Amino acid sequence: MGRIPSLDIEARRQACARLDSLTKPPGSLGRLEKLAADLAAMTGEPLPRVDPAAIIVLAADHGVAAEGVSAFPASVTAQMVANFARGGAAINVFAHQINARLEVVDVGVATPSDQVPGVVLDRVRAGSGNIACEDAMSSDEVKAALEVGIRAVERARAAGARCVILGEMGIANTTASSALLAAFTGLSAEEVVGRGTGIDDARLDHKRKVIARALARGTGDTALDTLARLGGLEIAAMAGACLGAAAGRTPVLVDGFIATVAALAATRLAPGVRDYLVFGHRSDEAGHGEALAALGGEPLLSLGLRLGEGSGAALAYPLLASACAMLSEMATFADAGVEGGPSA
Ligand SMILES: Cc1cc2ncn([C@H]3O[C@H](COP(=O)(O)O)[C@@H](O)[C@H]3O)c2cc1C
Ligand SMILES: O=C(O)c1cccnc1
Repeated sequence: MGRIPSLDIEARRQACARLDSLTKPPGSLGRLEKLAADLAAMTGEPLPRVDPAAIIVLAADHGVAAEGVSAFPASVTAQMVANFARGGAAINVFAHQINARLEVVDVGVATPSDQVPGVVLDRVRAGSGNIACEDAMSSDEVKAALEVGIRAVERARAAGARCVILGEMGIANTTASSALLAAFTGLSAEEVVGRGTGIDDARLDHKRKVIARALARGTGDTALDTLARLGGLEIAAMAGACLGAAAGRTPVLVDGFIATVAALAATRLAPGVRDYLVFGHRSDEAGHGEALAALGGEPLLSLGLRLGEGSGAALAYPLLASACAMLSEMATFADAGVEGGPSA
C-alpha cells in the first residue's frame, strides 16, 4: 500500500465551476452538489464516477461474546456467513439492487467457512480474545488483519470498483466497537454502549460493565495497540480496507456504528484516510453519534437502521451515483440556451 494522496484541488475546482454552469440555480441541488465536488477531489476526476460499487463484508467472531453481551449466540456469525453465500441476507438484496459486486471474507470466524462456497478465506485466527480479560489479538495479528482488508480492496479495484462499501458480521462486535470508540475518544463506557442486536435493559447494564472492564485493562498507546487490546479481526480488516481504498483514491462509503468505528481507527493510523470517507447513514446504535462526531461525519440518510452488513451504505449509494450523473449529464445554461448562467 502506498501513501495516501492529498485531495485533488484542481479537480474539485473544475467540478465546482461546472456545477455553477448547469441549468439550475447555483447550490439548488444542496448536498448533492457538495458530494459531487467531494468525489471529484477524491478521485482526481472533474467528472467522477462511482459505478460499479463493490461491497466487502468482513466476518469474524469475538471472544467477548462469551460474556453474554449480545441478544444472539456467537454461532450466528458462521450461520450468517452461510446466509450471505446463499444470497439470503439484507446486504445481498441491496447489493443486487445497486449492481454491486459482493465479496464475503472470513477473517476469523470461530468455525472456518471452508465448506461455504464463494466465501474468501483470509483468516488471521479463529476469533479474537475476550477483551474483558485478555487482548483481542497481538500486534502482528492486527497487522495481518489490516492486510486482509487491503487485499480485499485490491481485488475489488482489480474487478473495476470505483467505490467501496464495507460491511461486517460478527456477533458481539458492537461491544468491541464501543470499547474502541471509548479508547479513541476518552468517552466512558456509559457514553458509548448501545443495544446492538436488541438487548434488554439488564443486559445493557451488564454490557456497559463488560466494556468498562475491558477499558480498565488499558487502552494502548498507539492506534495499533488499541486495536490489539480492544478490537476485533473484522474491525481491523475494515480499517485496513479504508487505508487501501484511500491510498488508491477510491471513495469509501461508510455504513453504521461498527464501520464508522473502523474508519475512525483507520484515521488514527493514517489521518489522510478521512478525506476519502463518505458517511452513508446514521445508525440507531447509541454510540454512532459520538463516532460520527469524532470524525466530523454528516450521514446522508437517517432511516432508523441498526443492522450493519454494509446495508445503510448500500442504500445511500444511489445518492453518490446521482451526484456523479448530475454533474456529468446535466446541460449547461450555454448548451441549453437558458438565460442566467454564470457569465450572464
Ligand atoms: C441474524 C443477524 C444478522 C445480522 N447482520 C448483522 N448483524 C449485526 O449484529 C451484530 C452486532 O450486534 P451485537 O454486538 O449485539 O452482537 C453484528 O454481527 C452486526 O453485523 C446481525 C445480527 C444478527 C443476529
Ligand atoms: O450500526 C451498526 O453497524 C449496527 C448496529 C447494531 C447492530 N449491528 C450493527
